[in-house]
Amino acid sequence: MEGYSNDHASVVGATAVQESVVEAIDVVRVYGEGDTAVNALRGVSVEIAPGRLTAVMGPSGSGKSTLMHILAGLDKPTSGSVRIAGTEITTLGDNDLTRLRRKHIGFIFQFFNLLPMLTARDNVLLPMTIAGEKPDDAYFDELIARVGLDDRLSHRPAELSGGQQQRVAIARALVSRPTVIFADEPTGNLDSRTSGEILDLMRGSVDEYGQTTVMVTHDARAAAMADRVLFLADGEIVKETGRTNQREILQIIDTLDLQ
Ligand SMILES: Nc1ncnc2c1ncn2[C@@H]1O[C@H](COP(=O)(O)OP(=O)(O)OP(=O)(O)O)[C@@H](O)[C@H]1O
Repeated sequence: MEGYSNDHASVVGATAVQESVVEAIDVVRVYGEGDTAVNALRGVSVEIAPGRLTAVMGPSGSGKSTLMHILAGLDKPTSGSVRIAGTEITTLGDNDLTRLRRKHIGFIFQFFNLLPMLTARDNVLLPMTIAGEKPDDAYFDELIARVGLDDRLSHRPAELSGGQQQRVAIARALVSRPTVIFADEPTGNLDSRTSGEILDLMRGSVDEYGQTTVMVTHDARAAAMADRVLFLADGEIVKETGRTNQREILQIIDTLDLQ
């Protein structure tokens, strides 16, 4: 991805400083009101640096999906600030937010979320079709080869395995070269071997394209492939580590009682 790092670097004196591509400051999200109010996020601050794979872990109900939806501009915080590629999104109107998401954000979901009536090719191209753009042919071909879909492009999702459907979803997320991809339990619906292949693909897109990726996961094996792991509990980040192994991740989960 040529020029990628330059897009996100500012030069201070002679030193290039990598800016975060997504930044949340003191984000609070309360669902509902009064006695039934749920404090899903209680003041989360986090910066996502470019070109890295960040995993978000935590028990069910700890706020992982809420945080991801807010960082991706799919939901607004009750208070706090969120910037995507330098733009404060909490004050944007719906149209501007949609445009910003289209330009900067890619998504990968647990249940793939492909359109059943479209072929694999058309599903991959959908973000570009919606934006009225065409991908570079060479990049499209390379991407399809990379995700191993060369001989499946004319198939519809129902004719593909779960792993193949997730490959389509990965290519769809990568095709527009978004600033950041958010993946919500990308291996949650796949068997162990297929999960490994999908994780390798995601890791590869970070290493080879510099694709900034944030992944919510319950899977310590997935988190062990990340450059950084954030642990959420009860709406707060309670711990973070750099790249580490599965054993240490499981130990943190055990020690902090994050099952
Ligand atoms: N739309 C909503 N209305 C009310 N409460 C909600 C809503 N969405 C989430 N919550 C609550 O907010 C808290 C955080 O939910 P969230 O879905 O972010 O957790 P999570 O860590 O992603 O959980 P899981 O791993 O089970 O997906 C939970 O207590 C949940 O019940």
